[in-house]
Amino acid sequence: TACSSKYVLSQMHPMWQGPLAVPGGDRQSPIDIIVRKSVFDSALKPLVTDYDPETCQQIWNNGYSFLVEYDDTTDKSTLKGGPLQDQFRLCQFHFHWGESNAWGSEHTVDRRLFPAELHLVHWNSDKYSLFEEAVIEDNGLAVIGVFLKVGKRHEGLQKLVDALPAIRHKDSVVEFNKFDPACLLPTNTDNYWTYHGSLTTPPLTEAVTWIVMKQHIEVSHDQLAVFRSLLFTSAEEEVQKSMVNNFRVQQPLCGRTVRSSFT
Ligand SMILES: NS(=O)(=O)c1ccc(NC(=S)OCCc2ccsc2)cc1
Ligand SMILES: [Zn+2]
Repeated sequence: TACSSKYVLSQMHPMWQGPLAVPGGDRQSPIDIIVRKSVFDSALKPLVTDYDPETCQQIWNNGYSFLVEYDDTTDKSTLKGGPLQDQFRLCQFHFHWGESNAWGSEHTVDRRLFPAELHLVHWNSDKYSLFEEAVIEDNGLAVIGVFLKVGKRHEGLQKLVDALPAIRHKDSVVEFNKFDPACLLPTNTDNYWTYHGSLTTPPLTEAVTWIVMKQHIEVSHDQLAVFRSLLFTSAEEEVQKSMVNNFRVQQPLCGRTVRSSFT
C-alpha cells in the first residue's frame, strides 16, 4: 500500500507540475474522518485563539488559493490549548473549494464532502523562530480546518469577498487590514477532531497537527461563486483557468488514530 513504500506514490496532481515524492509518506493529509473510529480523548482541552485584527497585512493569489497573511513577527495572533502543548502564531488563512457546491473540501467526515474548507495556518513559536523552520518539524505547524456549507450569507466573510476581484490573477496582491479571522470560526470550537498529518500542497511536509472543527460555518452561494471567479493563471498567460477544485485527493490513514474532543 501507499503506506508501506518509503516514498508515497508519486503525487500527480492537476495543479502541480510533475510527480511529487514525499519522504516517509505515512502521515499525509487530507483524510476521511471516520467518526465511529475516532477515539474520544478527555485530556483534549478547549482551543484558545487570541487573534489581533491589527496584524492583518495583505491578501494575495498564489496561483493555488488566495491567502490572507498576518504579521507573525510577534506573538499578537496566537493559538494554544486543544491538543497543543506549545503556543502557535497565526501566519495565514486560505480556502479550498470546488467548481460546484457538491464538492471542494479536502477533509471529509464519513465520506461527506463540503463545498469548501477554510485552513487557518499557525507555526510553533515556542520552539521555532520562523514559519520556514517550523514547516519541516514534527510539531512545527497547527492548522485549524473549518468546513463551509452553502446557506445564509456570512457577514464577516463579505469584506474578504469584496477584495477578491482585485486579486483575480496569480501573484496579485492587495493591502488588507483589520480583518478578524475569529469571525470565520464556528460558534462552538470545543468540538473537534485532531490527528497528525501534513500540508496538503507542496512542500507536503508532515509537520501538521490538524484540528478539524465538527461545526461548519455557512456562506451564501453568491459568496462562494466569487471564490470561483479567481484564476490560477497570471495576467500574461493566454489561456485563463478558473481557480476551482484546488483540493488534494485523500490520503491513506496508515494506522493513524483520529482523536475527538467530544463524545
Ligand atoms: N493546505 S494547508 O493548510 O495544508 C497548507 C498550509 C501552508 C502551506 N504553506 C506553504 S509554504 O504553501 C505555499 C502554497 C500554498 C498553498 C495553499 S496555501 C499556501 C501549504 C499548505
Ligand atoms: Zn489548505
